[in-house]
Amino acid sequence: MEYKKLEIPDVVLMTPPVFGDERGFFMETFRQSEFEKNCGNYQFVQDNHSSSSKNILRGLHYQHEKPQGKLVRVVRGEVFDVAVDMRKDSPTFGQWVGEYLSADNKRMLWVPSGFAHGFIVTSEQAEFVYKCTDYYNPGDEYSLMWNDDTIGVDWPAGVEPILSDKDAKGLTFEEAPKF
Ligand SMILES: Cc1cn([C@H]2C[C@H](O)[C@@H](COP(=O)(O)OP(=O)(O)O[C@H]3O[C@@H](C)C(=O)[C@@H](O)[C@H]3O)O2)c(=O)[nH]c1=O
Repeated sequence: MEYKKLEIPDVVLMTPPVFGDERGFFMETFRQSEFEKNCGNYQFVQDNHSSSSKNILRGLHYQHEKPQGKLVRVVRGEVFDVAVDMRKDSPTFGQWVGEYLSADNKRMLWVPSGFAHGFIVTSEQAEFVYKCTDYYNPGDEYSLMWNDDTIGVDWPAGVEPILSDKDAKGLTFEEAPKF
């Protein structure tokens, strides 16, 4: 697995070697010993899977009381995946990074706790799977507004995102609780 630190170095882009043969392909998607060396030692306690159609934007989400690190990837289609640093003491506080993740490129993104996370679907359909370092904690979820001016995420051009009611009422960066 190749591990590449992004401009926010705590966010790591992972590219697995893929072994193709006449049957299809094989790849490892998680190996604790390597992950630990490159990203840190965490215990994952919950796996999630969502499916969304084109232009659906889920985000930018985080839990505050029980923050979650997320190891995310796409098993069908393509998304543009975004992480926003919400950690007050971080040198990259208020900055964002984004990467295309797809079933074809098989890339994965490690988004540590203290980040707001979200994605927009750029293919007809996308299936998104991820491991989390803490459990879902209803009532502790926050949505940072996808198009907050202070953060200024450069989402793919010409797309009118489709949002949940909750995400349409997202908080501004100023309002959103920080870490
Ligand atoms: C996130 C989550 C939701 N749910 C339920 C609550 C609700 O009825 C339904 C849909 O929830 P949501 O609208 O919050 O789902 P979604 O918008 O997909 O939320 C996810 O978005 C991405 C971007 C993330 O980063 C995740 O951490 C998570 O916040 O699923 C769970 O039971 N467990 C969970 O872990």
